[in-house]
Parts: sequence; C-alpha cells; structure tokens
Amino acid sequence: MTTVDEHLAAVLDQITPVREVTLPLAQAHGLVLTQDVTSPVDLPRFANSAMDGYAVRAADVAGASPESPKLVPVAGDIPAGDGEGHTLGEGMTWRIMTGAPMPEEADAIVKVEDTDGHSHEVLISASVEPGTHVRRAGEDVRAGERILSAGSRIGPAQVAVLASAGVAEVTVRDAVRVVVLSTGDELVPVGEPVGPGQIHDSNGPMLAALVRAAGHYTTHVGHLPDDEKSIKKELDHHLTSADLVITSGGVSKGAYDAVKAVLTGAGSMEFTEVDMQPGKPQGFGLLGRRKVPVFTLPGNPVSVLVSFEVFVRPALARLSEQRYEQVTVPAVVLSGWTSPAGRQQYHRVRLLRDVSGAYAAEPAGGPGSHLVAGLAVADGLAIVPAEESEVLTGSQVQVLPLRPLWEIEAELAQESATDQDGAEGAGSEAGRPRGRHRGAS
Ligand SMILES: Nc1nc2c(c(=O)[nH]1)N[C@H]1C(S)=C(S)[C@@H](COP(=O)(O)OP(=O)(O)OC[C@H]3O[C@@H](n4cnc5c(N)ncnc54)[C@H](O)[C@@H]3O)O[C@H]1N2
Ligand code: MOO
Repeated sequence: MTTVDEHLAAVLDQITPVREVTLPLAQAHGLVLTQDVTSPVDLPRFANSAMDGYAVRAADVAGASPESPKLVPVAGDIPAGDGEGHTLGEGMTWRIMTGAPMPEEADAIVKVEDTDGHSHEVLISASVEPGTHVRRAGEDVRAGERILSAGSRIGPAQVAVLASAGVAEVTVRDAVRVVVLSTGDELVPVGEPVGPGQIHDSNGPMLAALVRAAGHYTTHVGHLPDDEKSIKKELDHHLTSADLVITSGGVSKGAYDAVKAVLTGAGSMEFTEVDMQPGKPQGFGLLGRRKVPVFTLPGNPVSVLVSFEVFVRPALARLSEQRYEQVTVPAVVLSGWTSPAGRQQYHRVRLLRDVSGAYAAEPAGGPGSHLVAGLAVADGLAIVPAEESEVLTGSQVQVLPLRPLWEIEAELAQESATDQDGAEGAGSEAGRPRGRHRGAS
C-alpha cells in the first residue's frame, strides 16, 4: 500500500506545466505570468488633480482663511480628459476636476469645499502647501519599472495595474484543458430516462464543476462504455488535445473494471491502493505521444470528490504553475466516529461553533462513499491520520474546507443571529453549541 503523501508526490513528480501563451488581458484573468511585466509608462501618466477644486500656485493663496478669503479670477475649467495643456497665469486659478491634468505652473489644489465654488471669480478660504492634492506623474510606477513578477497570478488587482499601464497582452501559462470521462454501462446522462439497474452519471457533472471552480475548463465531459476497444479509441482521441484526463470508475476489482484492464501497462500508468478512505483504488500516469497526465479515480462519488481535493487539485495547480498548499482549519469534534485502521480518513463534516467561538465539527451523513446527500451538506473533510482508529468526542481534528471559509462564516453568523432572536423568546438550551445546529434538534 502507498500513503497519501507518497502517491501525491509520485503524481506531482510527473507533472510539468502546460504551454506558455500570449493572451489579450481580458482572457488572462486567473492565469499565471511566465515573464516579468514592466510598465512602458509612468503611472500616473501625468500630474493630475486628486480633488474637484481649483488649481493654484500655493504662494498666491498664502494666508487665505474663512475669516479672510481671497478672491481669485478663474481662467476656465479643466475637466478630466482635457488635453489642451493649460498654463496658470500669476494670481489666477483654473477650476479643475479629479483626474484632470494639472495646468503648467500650478503646484497645488484647493478643494471645492474650501471655496464658494464660483466659476468666474472664486473666493478661496484656505491656504495650501505646494503639492496638496496633486498626484505626481510616476509616483506610483516609473516607466521601465517592474509592475508584476513572473509567477504572479493575475487576479482583479493585477488586471487593474496591467490595464492602467496599457499592457494589452500578457504571456502566461495557459488554462488547463481537461477531459472528464465517466465509465460504466450503468450510467445515463442527467436529463435522460434511467432504465432498470441504471443510474444518472453524477461524477461527470461534479468533476466538470470542480475543474471550473478551480479556474480551468473542460473541453469534453463524456462517457466511456465498459468495452475495452471503445475505451482505447475514445482515450486515444482525447490524448491528442487534452492537458489532463480524469476518468472515474472501473479501477477496482470488478470483472467489468475495463479502464484498468485497458490502461494497465500503458505509458507510465500505475494502479495503486492508497492508504486512504475513501479513495483507495487510484490510477495515474502519462499517456500518449504528448504524455498527457491521466487520473483514473474510483467510481464512488464521495471517493471522486476526495480524490480530486487530495490529488487532482494540486496537479492542476502544478500544470498551471499556480501555487497551492492544502489549508485546513482546526475544529473540536462534537460527536466522535471511527476510522479504518491503517487508512487516512477523509470524513465529511459540518462546521459549527462551539461555546468558545471556535469551529466544531459533526459528521455529515454516514460514512458510505455512495452517500451524496451528506456530501452536499458537508462544509469540509476532517482528516484523520492513518494511525488513528477512533475520533473521540471533544478531540481536535483538522478540517479541509470544501467551500470558501467566508461563505461558511457568513452562514454561521446568520444562523447565530437567528438563534439569538429565537433564544430571547423561547429561552436557550444550556450547553447547546452556538450557531448552526442543523439536524441536531
Ligand atoms: N471486491 C472489492 N470490491 C471493491 C473494492 C475492493 O477493494 N474490493 N473497493 C471498493 C472501493 S473502496 C471503491 S472506491 C470502489 C471503486 O470501484 P471502481 O472504481 O471500479 O468503480 P465502479 O465499480 O465503476 O463504481 C463504483 C460505484 O460508483 C458508482 N459510479 C461509478 N461511476 C459513477 C458516476 N459517473 N456517477 C455516479 N455513480 C457512479 C457505481 O455505480 C458504483 O456504485 O470499488 C469498491 N469495490
Ligand atoms: O476507497 Mo473507496 O474510495 O472507500 O470508497
């Protein structure tokens, strides 16, 4: 048997990042830069006003105050986008808007609140230091300066700096093109009627959603029959264009586990029993001329989700050169459970709050790998080390969140508020955890 860490290391060892591409900025969101980017221009590009107000020479309004305001003639208006290139005459002012270019010779802005706002002759009732409310050219970035380093992931703020600098194209690690294939003759696509003994394919849509949520895209979500010749043909076809293939089902010990039969001995494929629960039967290898990484995940839906979180997500990160580190949160166990000896368990849990405000965890549904309803209400996977066979009530576990923490937090806050409202009228139960108690009463 192989440990989870050993299997993950063996997978990641074989993965190299996908191709570099140059893309329009609008298509690069979420991808990782493969080259440093320098700004071709100063940012701000030109000195401009930080306030709606009046551009002045600070010396001209020295001593101005509400008690002794200065009356200054206004040369005109400078709106944002004005490209005329104005100059400020001595003893004059220009009415100016936020973002508009500073007129030559002006060195400060008096904001409109410190004036009577007049458009021809303005009463200025405050003095200003040179530089007040002026955004200097290049104060943010100098032309030629690096604005982003290779390896940075392009999020919204990175899009903003690139767009500001006029960088219309960037060279990045391309998005990963994923093919998802469900196997098994019992499967019918959702939307089509199921016959006796048949079930709807849920792994395919779930894997497609997982891939999309991780920032990549599926180029094909389909089905492989339990027939070796068809599997081979279909796989060969996808290996010509996919960057990653994920199959589910057909890798255990069944007489019809055809995926395993076809792929045993192909490329660098290895079928392994990993010391984990669920997710024990795993296959991985590089296939075809393009050495495409292929995951063959076990068919049970919960096993698929756990395998994705533990092996596929880190592999997708490596393919796209994104940084990834598994992050868990500690939680106190509200009601304990058992764990199979010698296997690292990933137990579906809901997160609640205990009385001290820390996270608490309670099992979400039973342990069977086919139980999708419990999976759908789970907030995370409690990771129980292989050497532990029992998780005691009151002990601490590490939980891998399955949803963003901010979403879980928002739900807990909302439920806690609802509880407090209810508690005022009905009287609160002593010792009950605060926040969420789904299914507890
Ligand atoms: N004799 C043994 N039997 C099994 C063992 C074992 O060690 N010895 N391991 C069990 C474990 S653990 C798992 S996990 C499964 C893995 O089996 P396969 O990968 O071969 O998957 P299948 O047999 O094709 O399917 C398992 C289960 O999942 C359902 N399934 C499959 N694909 C989908 C799908 N796309 N959508 C929804 N449900 C799906 C399928 O109908 C089966 O019920 O093997 C155990 N057996
Ligand atoms: O290992 Mo299987 O994946 O328990 O359900």
